[in-house]
Amino acid sequence: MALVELRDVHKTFAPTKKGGAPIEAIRGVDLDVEAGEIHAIVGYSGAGKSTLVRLVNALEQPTSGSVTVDGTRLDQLGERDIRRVRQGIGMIFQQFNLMRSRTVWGNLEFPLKLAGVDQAERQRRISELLHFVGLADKAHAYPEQLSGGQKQRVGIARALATNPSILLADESTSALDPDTTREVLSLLRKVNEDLGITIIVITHEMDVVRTLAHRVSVMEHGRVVESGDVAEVFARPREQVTRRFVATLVDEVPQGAELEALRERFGGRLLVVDVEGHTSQAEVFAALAARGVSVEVVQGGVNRVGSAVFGHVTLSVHGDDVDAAVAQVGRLEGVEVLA
Ligand SMILES: Nc1ncnc2c1ncn2[C@@H]1O[C@H](COP(=O)(O)OP(=O)(O)OP(=O)(O)O)[C@@H](O)[C@H]1O
Repeated sequence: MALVELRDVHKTFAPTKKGGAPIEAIRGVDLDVEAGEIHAIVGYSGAGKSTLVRLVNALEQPTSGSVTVDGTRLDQLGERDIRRVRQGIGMIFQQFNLMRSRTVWGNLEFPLKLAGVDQAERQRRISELLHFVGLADKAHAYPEQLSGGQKQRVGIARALATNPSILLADESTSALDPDTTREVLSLLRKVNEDLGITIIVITHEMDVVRTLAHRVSVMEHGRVVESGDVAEVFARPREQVTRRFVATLVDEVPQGAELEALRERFGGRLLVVDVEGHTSQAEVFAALAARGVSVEVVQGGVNRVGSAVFGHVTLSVHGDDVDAAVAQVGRLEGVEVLA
């Protein structure tokens, strides 16, 4: 059984306006998050990502369906048991949600006091957490004296205070610049690898998915429309919404006006070659070279997820034998003739 398991989950909110329609935020979601993985949930605003995460830590109860975390059905628990389950789930937020009137130490001490941890153990645990997130010298600083990246590291330390087995990260890097984002992502990877904590990360940034996650689920209109290994989903997105997200990393195959513009600018014949396709690129280029045609890369891009490479490049091909060359390589798998 997966660590987090959702089965046919629906969540409908009462209308926000008098006489308005009920809001179906989640419409029949099945989701498995395995122990030890980093699972990204991607979707546009309003897709239902935050509601999904609030169901996982029992801040919301499903209208129907089951939510199981570590073998416990959350939708059947009483208030006291829910509090116990929540202690096993850490959460970090886009706006950090630190207490401004308390020092870093005080922010970390708060959840430990709530959990009834005695003072000596609190001291030990807070020092350990500060070292883990690289903020041992900031124990007595107040949040406003910290940079965004440091605040998020405090947020992560606080989420880890009670030794959770799951960390939920809701747009945890959206308020950060690219360098700080990299720093926070590398800390999250350390949380996963060194502590074995399962991480569910909500994001709309595909670069976060690419560099951090093992698996990804894409949400649209309250449903999970596509789910799988990050490399798989990036290389062969099935749904339109997934293609749009992946296209934020690698240009989409040109079509319509963009294709026309390429034709006008470069002339010749246009081919698109799938970089991770079954045909090796070498075979395509060798065949084109053997026909004596000239080849120019005019659009596209290549990206990497772990050891997998994905993307595509558009080639403009010129020369006397161009039609025969294009006909020959156009038959190869992973090659599409555009013009
Ligand atoms: N407590 C609530 N009461 C009524 N409607 C709600 C409530 N919470 C969420 N919704 C609605 O449910 C839908 C899904 O919202 P949700 O916040 O889960 O989406 P999201 O994908 O996280 O979006 P964002 O990226 O903007 O946070 C939206 O239409 C939202 O307005």
